Amino acid sequence: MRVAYLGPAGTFSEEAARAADRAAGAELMPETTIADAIEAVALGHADEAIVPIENSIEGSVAQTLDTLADRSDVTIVAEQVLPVSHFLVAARDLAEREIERVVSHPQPLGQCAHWLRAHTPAAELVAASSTADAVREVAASDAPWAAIGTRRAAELYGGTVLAEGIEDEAGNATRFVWVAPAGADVGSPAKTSIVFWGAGDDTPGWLVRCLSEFAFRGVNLTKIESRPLRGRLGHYRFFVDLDLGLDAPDAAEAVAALRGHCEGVRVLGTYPT
Ligand SMILES: O=C(O)C(=O)C[C@]1(C(=O)O)C=C[C@@H](O)C=C1
Repeated sequence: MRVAYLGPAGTFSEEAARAADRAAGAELMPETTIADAIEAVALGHADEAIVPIENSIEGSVAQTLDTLADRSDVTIVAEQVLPVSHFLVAARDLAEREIERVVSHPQPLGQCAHWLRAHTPAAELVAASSTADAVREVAASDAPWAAIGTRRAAELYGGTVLAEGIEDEAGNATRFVWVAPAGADVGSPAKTSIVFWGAGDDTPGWLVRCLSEFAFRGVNLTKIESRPLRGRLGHYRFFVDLDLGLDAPDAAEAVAALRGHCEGVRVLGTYPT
């Protein structure tokens, strides 16, 4: 099996893939962005991708939600939670106050925001395409820069660990999803992720009418999140997770009824937990 992930080697995404039985013996394929990892599956360059979807401190990973919502050629087939602990890494031993720039993926910059304000108040925060990309960049630089990333990235790229466990909350964890081509076999699903939007979304009670299709049938929602619809300011698409597979009649009927209120409903996946 070929598994695409946000690379280069040494990211949390790679750590999640390496920890998964699902990827045992798999060839891991680093990609430049989360969207590229998902697209690799759609194009048949990879069999599956593992991508971060939600963090306990920073919330949803917007690029994952938006890419999944836009594509009907892939589906979520599994989920996985990874405890996430961050390391501050530089090319050489620096005092925290000397650090002029901290580079990382936007998610870890947010997950460590309080720590950074307290320990590196003068540092400029710069976004990178991934944590490992940031560690690779600072490890190769003479400037007084540091990156937030994994211990493995520090080892791979020859960085020096300046601090560890710098996340703002002790139980920091990220939920990843495994993505496969649409129609892939999922076994016994226990959870369903959907996205819906529009028709009548500016009339009073539209969202309540949508959600009541689940409530009336006793279908529990474990998450709701809105993201911009993009083309129209002030209009949104809503991502919800149900704690039932779509093989459960109540869940299937609720989703079918939801279609009556919406311009679009897309099932992002129905999968085991
Ligand atoms: O940059 C990485 O190492 C990633 O795998 C991305 C990512 C994310 O986007 O949330 C994955 C897990 C952590 O929450 C931090 C970063």
